[in-house]
This record gives sequence, C-alpha cells and structure tokens, in this order.
Amino acid sequence: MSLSQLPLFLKGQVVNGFGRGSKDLGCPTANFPREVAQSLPKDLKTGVYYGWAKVDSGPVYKMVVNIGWCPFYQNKELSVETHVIHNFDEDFYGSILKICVLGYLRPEKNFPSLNNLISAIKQDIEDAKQNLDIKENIIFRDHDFFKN
Ligand SMILES: Cc1cc2nc3c(=O)[nH]c(=O)nc-3n(C[C@H](O)[C@H](O)[C@H](O)COP(=O)(O)O)c2cc1C
Ligand SMILES: Nc1ncnc2c1ncn2[C@@H]1O[C@H](COP(=O)(O)OP(=O)(O)O)[C@@H](O)[C@H]1O
Ligand SMILES: [Mg+2]
Repeated sequence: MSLSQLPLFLKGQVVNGFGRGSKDLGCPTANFPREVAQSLPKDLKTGVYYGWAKVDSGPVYKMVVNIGWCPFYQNKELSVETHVIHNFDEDFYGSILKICVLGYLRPEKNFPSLNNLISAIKQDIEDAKQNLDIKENIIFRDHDFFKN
C-alpha cells in the first residue's frame, strides 16, 4: 500500500502513558507528547505502522508504532506510541526518540480479549521485521535524520 504522507519523520521526548503497554500487554511503548500527535497530517490513516527508531544517541532499531485511539481501551486522545524492537536494560523516559515511519500494517481494532490484542501485536512485530529487511526500507536506517 502506498500512503502519500510517508515517510514521516517524528521526534520528541518520551513521556508517561497509561502504564498499560508493559503491564497489560508485555509490550512497552514509548509515548510521544500530545504535540507530536497534533503535528501529524490531519488526514493520516490511524493504525499500526513500521519503521526505524533511535533513542538519544543510540543505534537505529526496527520499530512498530501505533498511531490512534486504542479502541480496546477507548482513549480520549490520539496517541503515538512506539515499540522499539530491542531489549533495553532500563526505561528511557525523558529521552529523545526519533522515528521514521515507512509503512502501514493494519487499522486499529477493538479485540474481544486482551490475549487477542497481544497476539495481534506479536504478529505486527514479525511483519515489521520482515518488511524492514527489504532494500527500499533498509536505506532509511542510514538517513541524515538519524545523524546527531
Ligand atoms: C504494534 C501495536 C499494535 C497495537 N494495536 C492496537 C489495536 O489494534 N487496538 C488497540 O486498541 N490498541 C492497539 N495498540 C495500542 C495498545 O493498546 C497500547 O500500546 C497500550 O494501550 C499501551 O498504552 P500506554 O503506553 O498508554 O500504556 C497497539 C500497540 C502496538 C505497539
Ligand atoms: N523496547 C522498548 N520500546 C519502547 N519502550 C521501552 C522499551 N523498553 C523499555 N521501554 C520503556 O518502557 C516505557 C513504556 O512502557 P509502557 O508500559 O508503555 O508505559 P507508558 O504507559 O508510560 O508508556 C517507555 O517509555 C520506555 O521508557
Ligand atoms: Mg506506552
């Protein structure tokens, strides 16, 4: 699928969300502040995307990002939350997160159970990993945006 707004480059400080990612889902998501969500193109399709992410001056890793309203939890505000596909030793609240959003995976859904949501997220991570291995996506890992 080609979305005309992509690639999308976003940068912001990692802030607190509702504390559900790690606890409920076993999948931490680094949440951007409200201003980042408000800066998005107004006609951007909500849903799950993949791309590249960098925390402070660290390496560039694969990521999945949910841009939307989390219908399972019925959030009142649009959120932009990135799961970096890497095991970090520590939390990084307050760090600067840069992401390059390259492709769309699926719309957000309201799943019948938490386990269904967890399974869908696991599948998203696998799909992201695969999509990011193609040449057209790998080149963005070395984009100037990620240079300090
Ligand atoms: C890859 C991925 C896919 C997601 N898909 C959905 C979804 O389909 N429906 C939904 O309600 N929330 C979805 N979420 C959002 C989770 O509900 C959200 O990450 C969780 O509520 C954590 O929020 P918190 O950071 O405020 O703790 C997804 C999150 C990720 C990382
Ligand atoms: N691989 C990772 N991807 C994203 N965040 C991570 C990761 N590993 C650790 N974290 C930390 O976990 C936090 C997110 O956890 P989460 O349960 O979603 O809490 P919150 O609701 O505050 O966003 C991030 O802000 C970050 O500090
Ligand atoms: Mg989070």
